[in-house]
Amino acid sequence: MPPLLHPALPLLLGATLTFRALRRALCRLPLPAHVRADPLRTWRWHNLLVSFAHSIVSGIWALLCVWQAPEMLVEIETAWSLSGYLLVCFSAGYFIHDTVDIVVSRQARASWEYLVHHVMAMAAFFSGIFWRSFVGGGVLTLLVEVSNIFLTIRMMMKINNAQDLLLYRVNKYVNLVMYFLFRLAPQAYLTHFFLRYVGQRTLGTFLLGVLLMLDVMILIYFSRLLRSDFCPERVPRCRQHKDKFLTDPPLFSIQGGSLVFRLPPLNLQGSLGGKDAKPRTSLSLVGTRFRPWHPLYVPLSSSQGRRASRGRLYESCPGPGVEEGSAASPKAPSLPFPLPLVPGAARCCAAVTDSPSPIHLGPPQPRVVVGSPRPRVIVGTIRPRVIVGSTWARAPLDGTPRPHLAAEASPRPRVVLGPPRARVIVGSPRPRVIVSTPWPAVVVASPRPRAPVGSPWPRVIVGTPRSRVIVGSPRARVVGADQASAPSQSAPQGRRQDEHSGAGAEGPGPGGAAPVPEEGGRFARAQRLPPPRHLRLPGAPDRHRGISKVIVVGDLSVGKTCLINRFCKDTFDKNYKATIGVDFEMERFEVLGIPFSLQLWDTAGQERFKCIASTYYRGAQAIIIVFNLNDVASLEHTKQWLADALKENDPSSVLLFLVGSKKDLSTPAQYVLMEKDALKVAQEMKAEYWAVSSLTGENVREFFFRVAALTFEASVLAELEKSGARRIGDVVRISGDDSNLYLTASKKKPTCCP
Ligand SMILES: Nc1nc2c(ncn2[C@@H]2O[C@H](COP(=O)(O)OP(=O)(O)OP(=O)(O)O)[C@@H](O)[C@H]2O)c(=O)[nH]1
Repeated sequence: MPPLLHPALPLLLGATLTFRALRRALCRLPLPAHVRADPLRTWRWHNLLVSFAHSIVSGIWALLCVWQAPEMLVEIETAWSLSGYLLVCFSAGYFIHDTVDIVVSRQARASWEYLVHHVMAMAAFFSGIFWRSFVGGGVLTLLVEVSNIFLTIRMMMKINNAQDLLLYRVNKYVNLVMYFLFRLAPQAYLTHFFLRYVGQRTLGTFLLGVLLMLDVMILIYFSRLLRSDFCPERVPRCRQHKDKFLTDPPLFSIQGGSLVFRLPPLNLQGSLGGKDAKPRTSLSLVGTRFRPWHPLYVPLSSSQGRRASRGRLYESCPGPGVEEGSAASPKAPSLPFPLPLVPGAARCCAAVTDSPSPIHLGPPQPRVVVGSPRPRVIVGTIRPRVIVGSTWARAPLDGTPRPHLAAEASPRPRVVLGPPRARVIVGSPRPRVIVSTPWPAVVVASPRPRAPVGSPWPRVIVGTPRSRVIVGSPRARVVGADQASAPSQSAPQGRRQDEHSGAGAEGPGPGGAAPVPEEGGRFARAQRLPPPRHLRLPGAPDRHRGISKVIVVGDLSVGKTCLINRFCKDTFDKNYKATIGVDFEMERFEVLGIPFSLQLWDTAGQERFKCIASTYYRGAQAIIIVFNLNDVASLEHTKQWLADALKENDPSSVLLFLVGSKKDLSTPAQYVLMEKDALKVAQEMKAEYWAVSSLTGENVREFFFRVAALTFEASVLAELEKSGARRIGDVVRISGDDSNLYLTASKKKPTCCP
C-alpha cells in the first residue's frame, strides 16, 4: 500500500503532535539557574526533557513487548504484535518531532549528528511501519531507550553543571552498564542477524546499511562517553567543551536575528578576529598592575640608571620581594602568579607609606547631580524608533497646548545620514536628540521649535520599547544648570541622581577618552563641578582630568550589568534584561582628597549589538572582561573580547582585569577547577583575576576599589609624563594640599626613598 494512504499515518501524526504538546508543557516548568542564564542551554534542556520522557515510556514499553512476545528476539523480521507496532509508531513520531524541533530552532548545523541519527532511525522504523516487517527488530532497537534514560540524566546534569554531585557519579556507572546491556548488546545482535541473513530478507541490505552506520555512531559515542566520564584528561582540550552530542549546547544558534557562536577559541579568533586581531604578546607587562601592595605614589629615582617609567616603578620603591634601591632588581621581578589578590582597598592603601597622607579610598561619595534621576539613555539600538507623543502624552487637563515638535511639524524635518558617532544632547534649553547608529540617524525636535521647559508634555521616546530615552521631560529639568554646578548633598540618596545616566547623556562620545562637555547638555552641567584641582597640570584641559573610562565586556548574560549595579547602586536584579548597545554609570571616589571618577561602560554582550558597543571601546583606561564562572565557554570567549577591545586601545597603557562572575553558583569543587583555567587565561592576558558575586556582593566593592586605585595611579602618572613636570632624580609625592600637588626634590626634601 502506498505510504501516503497508509492507516499508520494518523498514528504517526498523533505521536508527533503529542510530543510537540509535551514540549510546550515542559517549557513551562521552572529552569535551573545555570540553564536559565543561557538561551542555548535552555533550548537543549527542553529538548532533553522531551527525550527523557520518550526514553522512559519507550524503554519500559519495549521491555514489556519483549516480555509479552519473546519470539521477537528470534523472529526479528516476522514477529509482530500490536503493542510492538504501536511502539514503533510512537517512537517514529518522537523522531519526527525532534527532527522538526532541531530544524525549526535552527540548531540543525550544531546538532547534525542528531539529525543523521534520526533520519537513519526513521528510515528503519518506516520500513517496519509501512511494510509491516521487522517490527520485532524495531522493538529490539528501542531497548536502547532504557540506556537512554541514564544517558539523558547524565547530559542534563552536565548542562546543569552538576558533575560534582554523588548522583552524577553513581549515574555514570549505571549508565555504563546500561549502555552495554541495552545499546551495544542489542545493536551487536541485530548487526549479526542482518549480516547472516542479508541476502534472504526483504529490505535486508538497506537495513544492514542503516545498522552499520548506527554501529559506527554508537561506537564513537561510546568512546566519547568513556573518555569524558572516566578519563577526562584524555579528552583533547579543543574537544572538552565541544562534546555536543553528549553534553554541550550546540556550537551556534540564531536567536532574535543574531548569530550566537559557541566556537572554540581558535575558530573564534579565525572567524571574528581575523588577521586584524592584535597579538596579545604586544601587551607589555606593567609591573605595578600586579603589585598586591603597590604604592600609588613612589619616589622616582634615576639612581643606577633606572628609568622612571610606568613599567619600572617597582624598581625604586619598597615592596614585597623588591628591596629598596637594590641593585639586584634591575629588571622586573618575576611576578607571582596566581597573583595574590588585594583583599580590599584598605590593604592596597596601607602600602602607601611614602605618601605624606595615607591614600583614602573612601566609600563612594554623594555624586554629581546630573539631570533627573529617571531618564535613561541607551544609544544605538539597531533600529532607532522615535515615538513622538507616546501613550504617556495625554493632553493635560489644564489645556496646556501641545509642544511643537520638529519631527512632526517642521516643513523640512532633518535627517542626518549615519554620522559615525552617536551624539545625544539631553536636556539643553533646545532639546535636540540625534541618535545615530549604522543606520540613518533621526533628528527629533530641531533647535527651532522646542518643547517649553516644564511642560507636562513628554517628550520624545527614542529607542526600544523597553526604555530608554526621555528627553525634555519635566523631571529631566528639575535640576537646572546652576543647581548642577555643585553637587547636591541633599540629593536623594536612595536613588542616585547620576544613576543610569546613560550613554551619551553625560558621557563621552564613543571612544572618547574623557567626557567632552556638550553645549548646554546634562553632562556639560556635571562638568561645571569644581574639577579635580590636584590633577590640574599646565596645558591639560580640565575636562580630561579626574575621570577614567573603564569598559566592561564579556559574553551575554555573564553578569556585567549586575556587577556594575551591585557596586554603583547596591542592587541586584535576578531577571535578565539584555543590555542594548551600551550604558554607563559614573562612580566618584576620593583619593588623597582628590575627587576621582570612574566611568563604567556597560557594553552589550549580544552579538548583534557588538558593532555598536565596540565603538565605545576607544580611550579606555581599564578593560574589565567578565566571564561566568559556571560557563567555561564564556571564559574561552574572553580572549576574543580582549582582542576586540585592544583593537581600539593601546595595549601598553590599558589595565586589564579578568573577572569571574556568579561565584555564588559554583560549588567549591567547581570553583577550584574553573579558577585554575581562569588564572591561566589571566596570565596569558596579563590581567588581574578576580572572582565575584553580584548576588552576594562578594568581592565586588574590593574589586572596584582596586580598579579605581590602579586607574587613578595610571592617570596621574600619565599626567606626569605628559606634563614633563618630573625630572629624573626628583621625588614626586602627592599631597592633599590643593596648591601643592607635585612636589619635587628640588623644592622639598624627600621623605622616602632616595
Ligand atoms: N546567581 C547569580 N546570578 C547572577 C549574578 N550576576 C548576574 N546574575 C544573573 O545573570 C543574568 C544576566 O545578568 P546581566 O548582568 O544582565 O548580564 P549581562 O552580562 O549584562 O548581559 P548582556 O546585557 O546581555 O550583555 C541575570 O539574570 C542575573 O540575575 C551573580 O553574581 N549570581
